[in-house]
Amino acid sequence: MQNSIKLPQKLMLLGSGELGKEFVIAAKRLGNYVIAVDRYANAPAMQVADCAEVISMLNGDELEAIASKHQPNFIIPEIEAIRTEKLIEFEQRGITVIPTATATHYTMNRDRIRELASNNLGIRTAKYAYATNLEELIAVSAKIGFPNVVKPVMSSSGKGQSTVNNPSEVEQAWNYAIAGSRGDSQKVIVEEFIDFEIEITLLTIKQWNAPTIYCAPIGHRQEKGDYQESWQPAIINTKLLLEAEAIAQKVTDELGGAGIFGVEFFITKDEVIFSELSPRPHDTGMVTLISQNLNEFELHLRAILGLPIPNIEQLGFAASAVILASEHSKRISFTGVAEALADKDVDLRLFGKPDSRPGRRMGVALAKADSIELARGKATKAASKVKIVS
Ligand SMILES: Nc1ncnc2c1ncn2[C@@H]1O[C@H](COP(=O)(O)OP(=O)(O)OP(=O)(O)O)[C@@H](O)[C@H]1O
Ligand SMILES: NCC(=O)N[C@@H]1O[C@H](COP(=O)([O-])[O-])[C@@H](O)[C@H]1O
Ligand SMILES: [Mg+2]
Repeated sequence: MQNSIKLPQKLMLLGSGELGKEFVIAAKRLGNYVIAVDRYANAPAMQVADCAEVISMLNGDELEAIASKHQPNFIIPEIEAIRTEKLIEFEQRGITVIPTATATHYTMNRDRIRELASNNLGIRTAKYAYATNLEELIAVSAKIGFPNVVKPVMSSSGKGQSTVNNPSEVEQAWNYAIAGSRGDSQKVIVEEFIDFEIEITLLTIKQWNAPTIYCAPIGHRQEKGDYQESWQPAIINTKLLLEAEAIAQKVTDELGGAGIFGVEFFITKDEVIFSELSPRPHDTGMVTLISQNLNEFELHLRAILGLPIPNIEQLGFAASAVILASEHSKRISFTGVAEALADKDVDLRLFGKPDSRPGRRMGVALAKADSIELARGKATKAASKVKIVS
């Protein structure tokens, strides 16, 4: 990567949800040209990009067609489910894939990144095993013990994930995982249930020509495997934080390239347990839209383009809380926005998703306050004021 890049660059974003939308806003602020791609029309990032393409990103030929048409300098994955073999080909042809084509291949499925961290790098993770049919799952669950957590190897935002308390629940977990699996995979991972004190995302910025840097840790609370609220800074013991940073550096060095990574850890009383990582901005990192001088999307962009990041300033206690849909609808409007914004130091992002389904994330409330508790309370209150109506 050259030291002084010329702008604008042509960026192709594969996945155009809420995270992509904020990334495009950051990219457009510096005048770049962005092609936003997703499986459906009018996705959030498409609404702010220069142009859009609707394709199946798991289909290599469709990826080839849009890459040939637009000739991007950078391909920037925003979701996991992409035909990563094709990205390797693009990289060989001189397009920069972020963070690298191999990294997207490793993180597309939970098993590859888990093997890399646990087997190749010797990093502490939850005990785990895999199964490709119900009989295998019954057998390996007994070895891992109960409670445990069953997840499709290919899914995100908790889709297909369940906690299994005893052997009688294994079959239901298998069916749920297969139904929630993305792509054509029939493989699940079963993990020892970790009774953590707090879980964190450590936003880790890997740069082309400068050392790896970190944001203050982000604490979060999840329900059914999906994020509900996040806050920054998360208060954890300095020794454990340094350990988490060292693990994040080790894994991201192994993956290579440049960009932001959301590295997820479970923190127990005296241990740091690596969970997984996103080679891109993280949903829990949306709190940085209010909590930092440079948010995670601006940091991703700067790292990708090799632009300097002289300082990351944490602006004090801040939180985010999600706004979820409860119904299927194709006509989305929001009420309660004025009420939500009436509080000081509160902001909202309404993503502009064209339709809803139960549990789909449609927006997020952001807040700053004098303590984490107050910031969490404020963000949650603001989120609860916003109602999705058809
Ligand atoms: N082994 C475990 N022990 C305890 N809790 C777990 C375990 N695995 C997952 N969880 C809980 O479920 C959440 C989601 O799990 P995970 O991050 O693996 O799923 P995901 O679908 O990749 O989510 P995302 O895409 O939002 O990061 C975790 O943040 C944690 O709260
Ligand atoms: N945990 C990963 C994550 O938060 N990804 C974000 O959600 C979008 C998909 O949302 P959708 O399922 O509502 O289309 C993705 O495009 C990305 O922005
Ligand atoms: Mg996760």
